[in-house]
Amino acid sequence: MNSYYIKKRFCSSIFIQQRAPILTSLLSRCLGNQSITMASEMNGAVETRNPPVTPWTISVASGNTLLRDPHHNKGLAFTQKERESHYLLGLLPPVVISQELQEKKMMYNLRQYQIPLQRYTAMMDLQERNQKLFYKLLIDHVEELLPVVYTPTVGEACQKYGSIFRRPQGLYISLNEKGKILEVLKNWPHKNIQVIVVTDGQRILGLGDLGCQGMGIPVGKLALYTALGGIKPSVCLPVTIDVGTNNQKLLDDEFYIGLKQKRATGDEYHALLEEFMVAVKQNYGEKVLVQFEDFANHNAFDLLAKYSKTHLVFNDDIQGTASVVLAGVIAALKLLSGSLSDHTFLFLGAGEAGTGIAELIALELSKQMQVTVEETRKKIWLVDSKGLIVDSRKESLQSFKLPWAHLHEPIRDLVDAVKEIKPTVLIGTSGVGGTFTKDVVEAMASFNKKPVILALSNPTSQSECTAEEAYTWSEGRAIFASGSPFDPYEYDGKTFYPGQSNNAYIFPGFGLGLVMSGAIRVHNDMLLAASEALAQQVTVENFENGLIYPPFKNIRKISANIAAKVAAKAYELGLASNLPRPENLVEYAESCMYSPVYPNYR
Ligand SMILES: NC(=O)C1=CN([C@@H]2O[C@H](COP(=O)(O)OP(=O)(O)OC[C@H]3O[C@@H](n4cnc5c(N)ncnc54)[C@H](OP(=O)(O)O)[C@@H]3O)[C@@H](O)[C@H]2O)C=CC1
Ligand SMILES: CC(=O)C(=O)O
Ligand SMILES: [Mg+2]
Repeated sequence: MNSYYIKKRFCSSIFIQQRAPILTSLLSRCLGNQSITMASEMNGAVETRNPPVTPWTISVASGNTLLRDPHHNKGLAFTQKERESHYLLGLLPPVVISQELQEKKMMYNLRQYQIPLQRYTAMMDLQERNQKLFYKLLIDHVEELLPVVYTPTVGEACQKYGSIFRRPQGLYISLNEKGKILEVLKNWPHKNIQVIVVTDGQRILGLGDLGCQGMGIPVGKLALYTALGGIKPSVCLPVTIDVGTNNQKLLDDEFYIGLKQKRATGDEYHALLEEFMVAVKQNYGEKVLVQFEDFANHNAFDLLAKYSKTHLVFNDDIQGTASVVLAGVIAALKLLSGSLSDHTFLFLGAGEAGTGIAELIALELSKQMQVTVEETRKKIWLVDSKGLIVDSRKESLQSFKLPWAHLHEPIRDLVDAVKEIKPTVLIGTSGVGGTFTKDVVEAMASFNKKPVILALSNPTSQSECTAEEAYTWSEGRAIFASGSPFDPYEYDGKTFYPGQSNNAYIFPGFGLGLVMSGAIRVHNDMLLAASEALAQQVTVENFENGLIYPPFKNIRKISANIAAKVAAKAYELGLASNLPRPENLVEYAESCMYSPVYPNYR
């Protein structure tokens, strides 16, 4: 490579982020293998084994490197001028096509796959190859592609992550990195991180402990942060903390990608998490948002309580889910008579999602009724794996269940609890499929004109009941929504449209609101504001179709509205640091959103 060539190439090409100085990189590139061969030859023998070589990094994307860089690659959409300026001539076939045609072709190809996991891997390959096209597809076809990159398919992807693993998509921090986490964070190519989604893989959807293979969840959630909430992909960081797994099947699997040991617990676990949280703040500052995702509940509640005092943290399973369900219930009031305080709630599942939702409903009720939360909790009942949570079980209950231990005789089965408590709203957060049986749904329909039935567990296999079951067993009277999507269902000549009650409605807009206002802490009032914003987006037409959530196809507008309400609350509470406050927060949110349209390269 002569100096004229190097100079010309640098002057006309696209600068990408770099760590190593340009000259070092170039020297490594120029000397690399060559110098090692010469050194070996000087010693009298040509090296026959593979000698060590220096991995070199480049500082400018052009030519083949540009085609391999997912952030800048446009594939066949590079114009002739760009091909000439950026050393692409001959590296692409002659045709130049638009991003729209690329999108059409990619959708056509995706639709040829009959197996959901094939669509998932095709989408992940696209994300690795051409990031802008990936997001353009996801934004323009959100209803079709959400089930591919998110629940339910992401669940299967995590189960098979070891087999389908191609290239790392996030940071893996295992017990091996103890004492070096700050160093590990510095290995990530992007420096200005604003949103981290982190899991330890112990409760992946309703599929249990998937260890290191839980990485599919932070990757999927952050893809939604960008597509649904407009957060720039380069400021998003997926992280998996690997402390081992108790899943014997994975430990025995030769393709498993994580540490092959039982989970670390207690001090060892908490020390690693503490090191991570300290390093995150040290490396990215006070305002980086850390979203905890799919931790087992015994850790999730502790981590949230501990780090909400010192960091900008948000637990999606506890708080995001609570906000989305409250929004659905508020919206459902338009289809039912009365106000929130006229309703009685029964949950199957008293973990993160169940108690998180229960607590936010109780908070909203207490604000509306101007009574204490202790008082409003009385309208909310929870059943766990041992039956109804009642005061006689107090001795053996985990602390997050204690506020729900009401005075009542023990009841073992859900159906008996339904008949006794007579809830108007039944919410499934058990992670166990098929638990809303025919008897349960019929009991709900026997004393409710329009029973609200929310089967929130993911993925589809774990849903407490299907849309078809909810509609047929309630004779078409249920107001139904589920965590994973179901197709519309025709019953008795009428088409029913099941809604999707999933925290994906909330966290992208919620996160955008925090980031754009420079919020330093999350506050419950922000969750209530997000619920209100989401409920307000349900249109008359949606209600006519029995929906209590707006369609996902409008999600960017919905997210902008949620972001605006959350940011407004942050300013009101004195928790926002980006001053002065923009006047029109919806417009400001929209202006902050990432666009997947290709830029023109000079
Ligand atoms: N739609 C959405 O947006 C969201 C959906 N979810 C889904 O909710 C489910 C639960 O998540 P999460 O709350 O975090 O999990 P947790 O493990 O924290 O809680 C599960 C709860 O279900 C109870 N349970 C388990 N089996 C049964 C059973 N057979 N009968 C009655 N109760 C049972 C458990 O009882 P015990 O305490 O006695 O063990 C526990 O209280 C998952 O499938 C998850 O995917 C979660 C977050 C968001
Ligand atoms: C949706 C989600 O966060 C969950 O099922 O865990
Ligand atoms: Mg989750």
